[in-house]
Amino acid sequence: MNKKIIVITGASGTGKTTISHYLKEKYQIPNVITHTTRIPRAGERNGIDYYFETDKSFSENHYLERVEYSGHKYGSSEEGLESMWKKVDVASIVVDTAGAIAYKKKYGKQAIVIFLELDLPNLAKRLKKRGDTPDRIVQRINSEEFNRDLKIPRELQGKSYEIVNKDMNVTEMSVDKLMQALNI
Ligand SMILES: Nc1nc2c(ncn2[C@@H]2O[C@H](COP(=O)(O)OP(=O)(O)O)[C@@H](O)[C@H]2O)c(=O)[nH]1
Ligand SMILES: Nc1ncnc2c1ncn2[C@@H]1O[C@H](COP(=O)(O)OP(=O)(O)O)[C@@H](O)[C@H]1O
Repeated sequence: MNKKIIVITGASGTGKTTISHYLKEKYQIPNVITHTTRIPRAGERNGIDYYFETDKSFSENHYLERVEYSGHKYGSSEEGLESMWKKVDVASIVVDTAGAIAYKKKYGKQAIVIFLELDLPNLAKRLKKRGDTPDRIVQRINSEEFNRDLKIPRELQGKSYEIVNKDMNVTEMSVDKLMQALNI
């Protein structure tokens, strides 16, 4: 089986979306769009950044895995990935660490997990700079899920590529090295 899914995970603000865009631009690796009940941020578009759902429409889909993160629901469908794999050999997906564990369990070696990390003061600065409202930042930073995802979970230790995303150039070089090693 030559199909692969690059699973990008880490706490909010660590740069998961940024890396998924980098993979798209430099390697033409498309991102599997997931579903959420949270409100779109400025500039986010339905069907591009997420499928934005109501509680009712969210509950009508079938999910490979689904989670609650900082008070909102998120889920990814098996169909989303399977239909992508019909078109390309390598796709990416951005999920929390619970999702990353689920993908690693289901797809084994086909799932390449990138765990991004950064210290809390810098994360808070990035969320602010991104334009997240102060009350949303506080809610996020106080959530159990955010704090859990600051450190790599035991289930992913030794099974992930860990990148400290401080300097973007250094991060891009680490991603390039990984793509080379994977022959992508
Ligand atoms: N398990 C899982 N996590 C998801 C899914 N979609 C998004 N997430 C994660 O949910 C968390 C919150 O996402 P979001 O509200 O966009 O905030 P952000 O991480 O700050 O960009 C992030 O860790 C996302 O990676 C999904 O389908 N499944
Ligand atoms: N290496 C970096 N240096 C500085 N800013 C970064 C870096 N990586 C990402 N950012 C910025 O930090 C913010 C959070 O990144 P984002 O990709 O949205 O994170 P996530 O998807 O993990 O929540 C964005 O405004 C992004 O442009």
